Amino acid sequence: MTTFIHNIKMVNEASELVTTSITIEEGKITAIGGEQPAHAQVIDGKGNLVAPGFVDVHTHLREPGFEHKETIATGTASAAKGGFTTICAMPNTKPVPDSIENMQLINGLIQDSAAIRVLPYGSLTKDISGEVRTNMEELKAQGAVAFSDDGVGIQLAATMYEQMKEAARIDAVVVAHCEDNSLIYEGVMHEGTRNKELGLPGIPSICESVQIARDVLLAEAAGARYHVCHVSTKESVRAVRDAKAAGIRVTAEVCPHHLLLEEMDIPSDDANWKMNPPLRAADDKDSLHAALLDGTIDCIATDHAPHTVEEKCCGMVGAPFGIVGFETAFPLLYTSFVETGKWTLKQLINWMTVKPSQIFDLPYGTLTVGASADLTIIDLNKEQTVDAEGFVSKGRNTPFNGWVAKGWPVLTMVEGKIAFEEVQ
Ligand SMILES: NC(=O)N[C@@H](CC(=O)O)C(=O)O
Ligand SMILES: [Zn+2]
Repeated sequence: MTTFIHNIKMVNEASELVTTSITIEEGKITAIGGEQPAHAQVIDGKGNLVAPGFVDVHTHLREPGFEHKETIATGTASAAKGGFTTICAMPNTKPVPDSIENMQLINGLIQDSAAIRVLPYGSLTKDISGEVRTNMEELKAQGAVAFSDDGVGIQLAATMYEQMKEAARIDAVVVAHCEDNSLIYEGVMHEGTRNKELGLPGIPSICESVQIARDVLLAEAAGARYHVCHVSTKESVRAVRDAKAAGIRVTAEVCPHHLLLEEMDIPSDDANWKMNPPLRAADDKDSLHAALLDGTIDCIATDHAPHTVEEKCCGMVGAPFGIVGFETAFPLLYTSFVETGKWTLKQLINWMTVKPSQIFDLPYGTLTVGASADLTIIDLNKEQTVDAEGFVSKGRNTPFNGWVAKGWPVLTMVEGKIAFEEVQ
């Protein structure tokens, strides 16, 4: 089958919008700017933006094990609605993808119900308990995109070092949630000003940064490729920046909420504002912006982390960490930072497509002839209020409810097949 999308605008290197067309055959882009082929299914892009489908390297789909929070079907439908076409699923499921059997089980579930491309992580340790190392070579052979114990930090340097050496040998990326358990102090939000006003226990910045500092030195010694999850503090940024300057193979991601919000924005003891790492201070947020712009931070990842309304009902203490992210990521970032002239549209798109793809050697995230037809069409003029009740995700846990934003995806395609289309 041939599909022809016309009357759409692509962003060029100078971040200008250029009207063009895209021809798709057998799931691949076969022409950009060509004539309409005979017998094509024709899609009118209505003058909207077309971008490569977004790539999210940090997501939680909850299935298997926590289907009351999200399933692969609802999570990927939510991602498609947000313009994502490839997502990497973190291993904090039940069971954990820590064996050939568990990896196969998860691959089967993905095959059965995913609306978009899902690339599962393998875990670094058995049951992400930080104790027994997994056989990463075996898991890689089963399709593990990279390795992480996301949700918890690897407490022992020796465990991390051994897995980094092995990752270097098999050319895999080690992806780290950095959190030193001896420095958490049962905190629920940033240890700063707002937690004291609300009378809530704080999580100090060093809890994250000291483990990043440790890990970049381990990565150097091991010769490993090392990617840092959800960087949130200025000290973490400095550790990554210094490591890059020293030639260490480190990359890093930042989440939309850490770019958009800070501790003082937290209105009350409301668990929809509880995530790990927490919203930090204003100068931390500023350093994350500077780090994205100077390349210290490589990409944006949502850390989509759905939980139930019941789990998030009753204040921060006792509630699980995490907020949903797929359906609001692009519009919020576009409205807050592109419309205001802080970033170019090209920068934002690159941080959500080609940059994350490069870190994991994924052949996605570009609109070029020969590439998989993974794309999203976005109405940059459409203005809409974020309404958690209307999310496709099972999760309602967002601090952005009621925000007004522009730039909503209206159609998402994976390998030339429509995965999401806005009903008119
Ligand atoms: N980010 C979160 O606050 N929560 C994530 C775990 C994680 O990404 O660390 C989750 O799985 O709920
Ligand atoms: Zn994490």
